[in-house]
Parts: sequence; C-alpha cells; structure tokens
Amino acid sequence: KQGPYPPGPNPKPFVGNFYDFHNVDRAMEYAKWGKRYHSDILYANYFGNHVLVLNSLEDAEELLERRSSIYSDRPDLPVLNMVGMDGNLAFMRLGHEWRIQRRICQQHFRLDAMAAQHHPVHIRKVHFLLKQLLETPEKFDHHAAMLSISIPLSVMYGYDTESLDDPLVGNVVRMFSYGVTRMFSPNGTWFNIVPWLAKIPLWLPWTDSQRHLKEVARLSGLLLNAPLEVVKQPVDEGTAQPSVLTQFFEKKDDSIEAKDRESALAKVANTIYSGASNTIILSTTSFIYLMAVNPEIQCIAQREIDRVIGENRLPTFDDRALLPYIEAIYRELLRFAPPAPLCIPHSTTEDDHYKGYFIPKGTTVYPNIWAMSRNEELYPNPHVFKPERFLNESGELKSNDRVLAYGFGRRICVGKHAASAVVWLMIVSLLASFSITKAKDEHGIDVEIFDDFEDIGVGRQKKQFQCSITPRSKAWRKLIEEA
Ligand code: HEM
Repeated sequence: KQGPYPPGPNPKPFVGNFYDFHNVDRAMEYAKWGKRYHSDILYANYFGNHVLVLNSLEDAEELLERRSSIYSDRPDLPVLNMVGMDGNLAFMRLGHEWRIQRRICQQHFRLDAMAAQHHPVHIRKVHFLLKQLLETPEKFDHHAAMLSISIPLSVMYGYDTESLDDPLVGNVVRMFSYGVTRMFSPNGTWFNIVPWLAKIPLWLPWTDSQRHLKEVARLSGLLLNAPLEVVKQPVDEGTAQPSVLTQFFEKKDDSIEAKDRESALAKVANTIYSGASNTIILSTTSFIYLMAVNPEIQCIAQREIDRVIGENRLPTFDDRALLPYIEAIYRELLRFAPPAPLCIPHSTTEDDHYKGYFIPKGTTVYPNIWAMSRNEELYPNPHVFKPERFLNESGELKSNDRVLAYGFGRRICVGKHAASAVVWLMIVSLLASFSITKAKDEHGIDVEIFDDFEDIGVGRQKKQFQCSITPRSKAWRKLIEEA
C-alpha cells in the first residue's frame, strides 16, 4: 500500500465495511457518505475487496475517461459463470472476447445505422405500446416490458410478438423477477463473495438461494438458445424478416471464422435482448410517473407538439429537431431517474494514485451517476423535475447534450443511440396522444403517488403506482387505432 486510501467509513476487522453496504438505495447512501466524509471520492472494502465510489463528474471524467487504460475492466463476478451468463458483454472482463463483441455492437448500433435498421422497428413497437395503452391503460408496466423486450427480439432476431405470454418475452420478465440484476453487483449476493456456496446440494435445508440460482441458470440457457432456433427456421424457409442474425445466417457461411462470429453474435444478441432491455422498462415507468405528478410540464409539452405536429398524424423521428421542450424532457428524465444510477461498476487493472490517494489494482469503481446528476452547481434545485434547465431564455436547447446516464469511457453504453431513439419516441408519442394524470379512488379523490424508487441491483425502479392514461381526444384515439 503506497499512500492512504480515500476517506470512507471505518472498516471492522476481517469483514471490513461489509455492514456499511446496504442494498437499499445505495446511490443515495453513497451521496450521503460524500457529505459525511467531506469528499467526492470514497473508499470502503469488504473481506479485503476494495471499493471506490466517485460522486463527482470531474473525478469520473479524469479516472474513467482520461485514465481509461486503467479503469475499464469489470469486477470478477463468479455468479455470471454459475448462471451461464459469462458471455454477457455488459459484465464481461476486458479482453479479446469483449473487443470482438463490442465491435459487433458498434457496427450495428452506430448513429448512422439507426434510420434504416432500427427506426422502422422502434416506430412499430411504440405504436403498439400506444394501442395497448388504449385498451388496458392500467397495465402500463406490462406494456413497458413488452415495448422493451419486443424491440431487441425484432432487431436482433427478426421475431415479432405481441403477447407477454410468449415464452420469449415471459422468460425475460421471469428472470428479472428473480432479482438477477442484484446478483450482478459484486456484493449483491453471497455467491460472488463465497462461490463454493453454489455447490451446496439442494436437498439440504435453507437452500432457497441455490434454487433461485439454478432457476436463473435454466432461464438464461433458454434465453440464449430459444431465439436462435426461432430465427433459423424462417431463414431455411426463406421467410425471415430482416435482422442482425438473419442477415448473418442467410450468408450460409460454414467457415471456422463464421462459426466464431456466429457464437459472438449470438451472445451479443442475448446481452441486448435479456439485459439491456431492462433500462428501457425503467425509463418508461419513470416517465409515466413523472408526467402523472407534473401536469404543468405535460401541458407545456403538449402545446409544443400541437404547434409543430398538429392533430393529424403521430410524431416521427423527423420531428425531433423541431421539439426542444420534448428533448429537454428526455434529458431531464435520464438526469432525474437514471436507470442505472451506480452505472455498471468498472474495475482497475493497475495500482493508481489520484489526488494523493492510493487506488489498488482490482478495485471495484462505482461512478455514482445519481450523485453527479444531483450536483447543485450543475443542476440548481436538483431534486425538482425541471426540463427547462436544459433550455436557454429563448427556449432553445443548451449545447451540453451529454447524458451521464449512459456511463463513461471505453465502457460507455454501446446502445445509447438506440436507447435515445426509443426513449424519445416513447415520450413524444405518449405526450401527443394521451393525458397522464393521477388515478381517482371511488370517491373521486386523487390517489397519491409517492416519490419512492427501489434499488434492484444494477437498476433503480419506480415502485408500483396507479395512474390514469386516457386519449387526449377522439382524433388521437383514431390515429392510434389506425397506426
Ligand atoms: C435508457 C436506456 C439505457 C441506459 C440509461 C443505459 C445505460 C448504460 C450504462 C450506464 C452502461 C454502463 C456504462 C459504463 O460502464 O460506464 C451501459 C452499458 C451497456 N449498454 Fe446500455 N443503457 C441503455 C440502453 C441500452 C440499449 C437499448 C442497449 C442495446 C441496444 C444497451 C446496450 C449496452 C451494452 C451492450 C453495454 C455494455 C458495454 C460494455 O460494457 O462495453 N443499452 N448502458
């Protein structure tokens, strides 16, 4: 050890700070640590594992971007291997396989691939969301899941589905319900700390966690293989819809390189279908909540849409540049409720020194996006949802369009252009066609919606709530039905 660690809670013998890490709203908790220890850069450890928290953008940019050659690995998570998800790009350690998969993603999710390859699917799926909200608005959280999971199924595998009962959709929802995102936090499950616990036979008592693990492994196997079967048959029959995997299979290349590429592509498709989709679910439900509790913002947004688009058509991507207030809502949504508030943890590959502190090799690094987004200097009144903060006095967008919610450096979200397109289209389409308000109880009184989010491991989600989603007019209802 060369120099002091950054400030943080006092460690106890052997366990270190294990009991200082709570699984309840950790991003907020680490922001409080910052105030308690008068530092934006914090250190703790559990059982000898080093943990660094970065609460300020300045430190995140210096370490994760300017020193990205040291700060771009991921922590070692034994659970990934136990559940057969070690091929998941988002949690993969740096190395040859990560580079190949990341390159495949960059090819398919770059900005200039959006219009031709992705937008038609985004439009179709967002219109389907509108239709579902028209029919069963009270099930908005199911519809959000459907939107998010059906897009990668279509883009990656060319598979279109309209039902949550479809096993290819239902299995993803089921896997999330097993708290799988919590397992992917280094100290989110005992299996990452004491891996041999996974070997305890299931016939012994108190083995519920081991049973969950086994079920997650079964589901993850299904999620990897089942959609591949679904894609191969239409390719053989010549009826396949265009998609990343159909394009590949149609080449019918049997070379060794093609086999390697097939395996990498299958894992990429699986990462995006079974993992990345969760972030869109979280953004959609947070957006619906924020509109229900901010009617005046909804009114301003709808006035802008009416002025630019009118009532004769649904919004399209061509409208984006003409709707600064909607763009400001998009940026404010991801600032106010970042779906992954502690990012996906990075890890260091070498010892480092920063601001006089020692940061050892193998340290897990949490960029606290939530704390950065609550910085009073960058965002005055940060706990208020206020899209205007991204606009100047003439109502034009300010130039800084960096969205912190997408992370940092070499590991920055590789799907950010797709995410931006889907979230924007979801926002503008819902605002154009629906009024989102608080639900009424049987006495006609507003049902209160609390500002309560829950920490679900890598994500943070709005707790369940009720609201009312009704079409703004007969004209909008007709447009949705015809879409
Ligand atoms: C609002 C939606 C989304 C948000 C807020 C989001 C956020 C993030 C964040 C914070 C990371 C980690 C960045 C870091 O480690 O510094 C990440 C990684 C990643 N995201 Fe997203 N994401 C979203 C949607 C998507 C979508 C739609 C896709 C796929 C098309 C996607 C694919 C990925 C992948 C593959 C990684 C791993 C990259 C790597 O480790 O090299 N994400 N995302």
